[in-house]
Amino acid sequence: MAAPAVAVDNLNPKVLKCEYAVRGEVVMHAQRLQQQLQTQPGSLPFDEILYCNIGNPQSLGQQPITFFREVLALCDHPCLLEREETKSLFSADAISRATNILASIPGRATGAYSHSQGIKGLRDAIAAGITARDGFPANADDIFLTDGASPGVHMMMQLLIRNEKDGIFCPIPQYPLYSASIALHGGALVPYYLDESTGWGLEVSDLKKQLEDARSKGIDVRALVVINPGNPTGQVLAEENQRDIVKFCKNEGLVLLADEVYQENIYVDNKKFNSFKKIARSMGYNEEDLTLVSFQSVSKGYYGECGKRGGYMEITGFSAPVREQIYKVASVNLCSNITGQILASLVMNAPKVGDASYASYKAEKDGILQSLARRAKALEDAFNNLEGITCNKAEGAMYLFPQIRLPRKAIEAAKAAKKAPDAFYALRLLETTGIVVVPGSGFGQVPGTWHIRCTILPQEEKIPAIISHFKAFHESFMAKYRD
Ligand SMILES: Cc1ncc(COP(=O)(O)O)c(CN[C@@H]2CONC2=O)c1O
Repeated sequence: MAAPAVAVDNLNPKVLKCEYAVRGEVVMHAQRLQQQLQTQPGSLPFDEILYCNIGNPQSLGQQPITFFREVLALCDHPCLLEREETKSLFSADAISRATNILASIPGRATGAYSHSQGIKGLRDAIAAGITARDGFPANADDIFLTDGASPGVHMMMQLLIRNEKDGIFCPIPQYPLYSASIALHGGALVPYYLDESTGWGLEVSDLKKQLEDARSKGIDVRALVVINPGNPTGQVLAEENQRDIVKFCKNEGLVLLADEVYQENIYVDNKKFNSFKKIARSMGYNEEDLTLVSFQSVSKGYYGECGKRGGYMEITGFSAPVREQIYKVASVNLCSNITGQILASLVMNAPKVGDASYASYKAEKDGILQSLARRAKALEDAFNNLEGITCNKAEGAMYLFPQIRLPRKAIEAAKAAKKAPDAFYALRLLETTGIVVVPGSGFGQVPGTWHIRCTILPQEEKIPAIISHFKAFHESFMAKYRD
């Protein structure tokens, strides 16, 4: 038989270079074990796989927000609005919101392609939501609705990266969408290290050093990525840190790519979310001072609607000809899905005091966020009580990123198994307990340190069992490899 026309060695090398650990080797091994549990029950030392690798709340039992789903259902089947019984099944404000949304869609047709930036009426609602959040005006024409934040990130990498000499400043540890997208677009990742000893803060002096180092190697650094609240690190940046970053990007002529998908996930009282748009404007920096792209998603927060694929990027500070190029790239994909667009407008314009659904909406939202905060604290305390593990507080987002000081013998065993030490640890954890975490090497870390990323998402009643199984595994692992 002739050699297959397509083989790994004749694929685009940028694809081969790309990695995405959130669904990498540990998760693929977990899926094989899950298969084994189905075909051979009782053949493993646990009876279920606990996926703590991915920020996918509804896959672990979190319930969607009633008001949001009522509006989506009515928008997807508009004839319901003509039925008398609908008034007894849906809240009055969901009925009026769906009616208004449909009126903003040409022909009330949610099955039609929309404008390539998204339905204007929905972008108006999102701009109003951003304005109300920040206290500074937002413009519907600056908003591009996307199928989740991911496609928006890819679009900006596609726009900015011309060749391997174009660099993108990324935090280390980072969410590997960024390293994967930079690899896919053939650019250079320029790292800036978050400081674990100061709760994952960043020093602008380090940014400056890294920038000069990159430039000395002929790298043209185009943009700086900041993830706030952080994934996998969970920190919420202090306002002063944010001001330093804005000033740095302005002075160095860098596009600021602000990933703010966890803006509703804040668990500590001494921090609050400030968008980079608000920080920049409050410093008196406007469109001519700073080029800023802000990303939002319906996948996180208290709504966790990952599968609906909704989100947006707000682009400011680009010239008109550049905006035309961004629009052109967006138009190649025609438009993002309408359900995600509607959901993005609901997330940015949720029920307000006085609305018929406000009380039930608020109760659902607070219930979810307070439970996430409790789970974060329980897991953080558990990790910090284990030998050789330290774990910074999850101030926000959905993850804990504990550092594990592995004994030399464990590192040698990992080497013999041709695995990174933290991947070796994560695989042994999986095979012993069924718990799936992502090795820190998938996010980047200071060389010589080892971490795992664990979500705070398993339902609250499962957390004590996860903690006890993790503890038992860790103690046996450390006993086995203790120097
Ligand atoms: C910081 C950050 N940005 C963007 C995204 C992309 O989200 P959407 O495309 O769904 O809007 C994620 C998803 N979080 C991944 C997915 O689950 N676990 C993670 O670490 C993320 O954590």
